Amino acid sequence: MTKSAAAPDALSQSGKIGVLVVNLGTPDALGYWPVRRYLKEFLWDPRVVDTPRLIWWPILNLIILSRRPQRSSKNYETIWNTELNESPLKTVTRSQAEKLAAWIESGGLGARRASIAVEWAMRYGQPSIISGFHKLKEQGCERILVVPLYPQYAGATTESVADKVEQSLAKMRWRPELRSAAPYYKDPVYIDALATSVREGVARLDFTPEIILVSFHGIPQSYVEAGDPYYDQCVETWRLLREQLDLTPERCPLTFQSRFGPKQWLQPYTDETVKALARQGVKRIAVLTPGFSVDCLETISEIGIENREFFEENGGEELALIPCLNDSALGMRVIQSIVERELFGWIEAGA
Ligand SMILES: C=CC1=C(C)c2cc3[nH]c(cc4nc(cc5[nH]c(cc1n2)c(C)c5CCC(=O)O)C(CCC(=O)O)=C4C)c(C)c3C=C
Ligand SMILES: [Fe+2]
Ligand SMILES: [Fe+2]
Repeated sequence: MTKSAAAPDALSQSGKIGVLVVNLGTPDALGYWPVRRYLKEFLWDPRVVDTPRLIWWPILNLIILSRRPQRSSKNYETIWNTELNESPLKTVTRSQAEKLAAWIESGGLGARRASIAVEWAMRYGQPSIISGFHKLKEQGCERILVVPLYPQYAGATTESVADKVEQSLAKMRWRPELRSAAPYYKDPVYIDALATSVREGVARLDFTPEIILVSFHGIPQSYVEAGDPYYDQCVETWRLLREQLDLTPERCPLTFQSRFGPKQWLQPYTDETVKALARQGVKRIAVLTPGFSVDCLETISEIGIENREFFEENGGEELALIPCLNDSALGMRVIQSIVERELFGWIEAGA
């Protein structure tokens, strides 16, 4: 359990606060069945795949879930945290929550003596959102801030967390005062942290990248056409980051990765861009994935291994992955500032 509880104060009379940090989710173990269980829950969510259920059920259960878990499990093997026997997404999300709790406990929220519990959860798999709520309820929380660790809003991520939050509370027949942190795609603290991570990441390399590619997870183009603001928010993050780094779109292109299925996804695609750059004679690139709060399969394996191979096969020499903000001091500053902002009013009221 990750918790932080300071001395009782005026705040505790008006309801202890809980913070629930939420990330996407990841398999509980390697192997066909654990990965299948995870993918089944993930890909059955209509926010993720909106194909009518009658059509999607046989495709998912009879085709995708018969082959993909094996292949994905092999990919997970390459990134697995063998010491803790879990995926890096879990290790780092837990650490983010623990560091947030420690920061609050050591007075990070200023002179205000708040009593705040911190827990973490996954939208798919374990620990579940409902288990996070149970833990917070047991600690006496009556006001809860949910922090989805997605800088850019997407129906498939942010909104899906909101769905699960509602379903979980309905199951518990409980309704604390509830807040959900807003997407932070243009938050100056986030943009600053990204810019610093690029400067530091590039300085650590033993080569100078000709191109700094900014790759976001894609979504189907049709979701954007239906009104999802994800694309615009990615573009805004990219623009603000380039402004800070003084980089042109040519030197710092925007791409979208991880496409899945036959639909058109947001373009340009990362893999095609990486191949094209290599064919045009670009030898050294660095790739940043600012849409991910934590390094995971999609960054370490898809970019760091798969796309690096594409780059080298097409004449490129060096592709370096700039790490996500993760639980670094920069990453924690972003999470802390989100929590501080979103608790406004709740904390002041009792301080
Ligand atoms: C099928 C459609 C998918 C949509 C839409 C989608 C959106 C989306 N996903 C993330 C973040 C992550 N996705 C991750 C893995 C992953 N994503 C999909 C599919 C869609 N994602 C699949 C099938 C997988 C599993 C991996 C595989 O089998 O190849 C992960 C990594 C999880 C991990 O365990 O490391 C993250 C993180 C975002 C931000 C997003 C929309 C904006
Ligand atoms: Fe995904
Ligand atoms: Fe992928």
